[in-house]
Amino acid sequence: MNALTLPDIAVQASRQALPLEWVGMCGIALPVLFDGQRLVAKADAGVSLDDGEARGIHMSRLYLALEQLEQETLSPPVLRRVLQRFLDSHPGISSRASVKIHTDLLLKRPALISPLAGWKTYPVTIEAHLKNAMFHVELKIDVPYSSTCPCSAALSRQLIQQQFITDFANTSLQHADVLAWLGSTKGIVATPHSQRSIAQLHLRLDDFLDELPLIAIINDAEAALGTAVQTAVKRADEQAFALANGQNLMFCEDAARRLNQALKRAPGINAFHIRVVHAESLHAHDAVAESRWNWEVA
Ligand SMILES: Nc1nc2c(ncn2[C@@H]2O[C@H](COP(=O)(O)OP(=O)(O)OP(=O)(O)O)[C@@H](O)[C@H]2O)c(=O)[nH]1
Repeated sequence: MNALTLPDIAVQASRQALPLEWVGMCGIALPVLFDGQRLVAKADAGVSLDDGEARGIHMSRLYLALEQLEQETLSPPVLRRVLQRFLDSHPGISSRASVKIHTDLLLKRPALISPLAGWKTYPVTIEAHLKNAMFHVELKIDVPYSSTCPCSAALSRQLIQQQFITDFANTSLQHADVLAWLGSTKGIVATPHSQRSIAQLHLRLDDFLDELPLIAIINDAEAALGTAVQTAVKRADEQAFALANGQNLMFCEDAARRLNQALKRAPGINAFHIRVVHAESLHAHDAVAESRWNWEVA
């Protein structure tokens, strides 16, 4: 039997000489390691095709370079090594490399009062770029929280005052009567509307970080908002959550400003673009605010 050489189309000259900004693969299944856990991820990996004469890149070389992410905890130095391997395996035809990893970070969160805890997922994208010797990492993190409308709270308080006037007109106030009234449904004749909301954080990290500060950023964002959605909940936790909402009444503008201040203080962040989305229960549409810091608008 004749030994046949396998045809290699990628090394042929392109009929139409044209460099390409990005060529690669999207949606590669990849188990990654982070925070001692194995996470199910999808990766997009690619390089620029600077040599317009070259027919194609070598996809298998990028694919195989990703194997490193199976074995080592996700970190900027590991991502940099992977990208360097992308470029080293495409000598003379590629000068830029990128990888995006989409996963759900799974964190165990304690209840507000009871000794319970439960799991919460945070959708995360880790994106790394290498161009010449310039390397940077960006993170996208979705943080869910609760927001209670401050305007609705004020309007509700007014209705409660009106109810109080109606119920106690021309009567001498007795402490016990007022206390009983406050504990009845009349004492909360109107309630403000709240909504499940989402903070979409897009952050550019400082160069030369050794670790991905994902958990610290989530903790900072949740502390700034004060109303993180809960996991395991007993009545004591629900009451504490009601108090947290009442003490942190928020328009979407308030949420964006709180996050802006918190993330500017957080170490390791070079620039950010925040978008908060309040899935209004008053409206059938969302209330949205955005804030940027050091962020170049394309
Ligand atoms: N460049 C490119 N390759 C593709 C595409 N779709 C599928 N492939 C296949 O990806 C496979 C891997 O490509 P290479 O990495 O060049 O494979 P190879 O030539 O065996 O590997 P090397 O010897 O390292 O070059 C090939 O069989 C290609 O046909 C595409 O759209 N572009």
